[in-house]
Amino acid sequence: MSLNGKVAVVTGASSGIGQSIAKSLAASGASVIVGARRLAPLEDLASANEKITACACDVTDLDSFRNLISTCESTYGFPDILVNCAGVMYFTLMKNAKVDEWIKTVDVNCKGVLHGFACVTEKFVERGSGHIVNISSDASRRIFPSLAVYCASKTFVDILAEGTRRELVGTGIKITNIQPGDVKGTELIMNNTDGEAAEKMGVEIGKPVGEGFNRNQLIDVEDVANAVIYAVTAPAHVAVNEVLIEPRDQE
Ligand SMILES: NC(=O)C1=CN([C@@H]2O[C@H](COP(=O)(O)OP(=O)(O)OC[C@H]3O[C@@H](n4cnc5c(N)ncnc54)[C@H](OP(=O)(O)O)[C@@H]3O)[C@@H](O)[C@H]2O)C=CC1
Ligand SMILES: CC(=O)[C@H](N)C(=O)O
Repeated sequence: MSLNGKVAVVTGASSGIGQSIAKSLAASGASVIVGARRLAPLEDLASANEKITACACDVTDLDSFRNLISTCESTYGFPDILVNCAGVMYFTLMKNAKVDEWIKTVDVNCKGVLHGFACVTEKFVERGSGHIVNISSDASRRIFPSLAVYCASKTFVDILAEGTRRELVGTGIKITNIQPGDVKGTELIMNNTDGEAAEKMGVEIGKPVGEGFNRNQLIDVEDVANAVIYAVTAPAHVAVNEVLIEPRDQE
């Protein structure tokens, strides 16, 4: 199914998975607004693709998220699809009390997603259609040491999505949680600071996911983008509520 005529907003599109999702949505025919704090990579993405427009956005700030949605509305129309992809992940040992990193995790991964729900749900209900896609993680389903706060944040997203989905049954709205395992080459762990936690997990700080990472196998950003396309192009009567997508050889 083509997404011609559809409008999408993707947060966290200045790198990694979000960038790939934005490209795939545009390649499938959607007009796409991409948001993140760093404007330069968003503008690079937009200048290489006529169906993509950049807009700076900090998802932890509700007014900034509202501005992202109103920029979308004035450029292409109110979104049909919102992809909440912005996220942070810090390996931290609880005993090392990296409170700033815990708070950032909650702010971006939980509050940021709530802001997304706040900006689109009422309009989606009025209109009788709309699709929210959250990039959660397999960390909501398998709990990793050194990642207690991150796992909790992604569990929050899963429960929020399922609770909202059930509340909205019959309104025409779809909510999908994509739960990726390790995805190669993204910037997710570049800014980690708890060397002890990273060492325990076999992760080298300052490297993209997959480099300096003792995992057997990883999936690609395009694999996650394909899962998003699968969910948003499903027939109207089909809801893809959850997609757990991991490397084949992950235990
Ligand atoms: N890589 C992996 O193995 C996996 C990743 N995920 C999830 O995928 C999502 C994307 O991560 P990934 O692509 O790997 O990592 P990246 O670090 O490459 O991407 C994270 C994105 O989030 C954006 N972001 C961070 N904070 C904010 C903020 N306050 N406001 C707006 N945007 C923000 C960043 O942009 P900027 O800094 O410009 O604001 C960036 O575009 C995350 O939610 C992550 O939890 C899930 C499972 C596995
Ligand atoms: C906990 C993980 O390593 C997971 N792949 C993620 O990055 O979310």
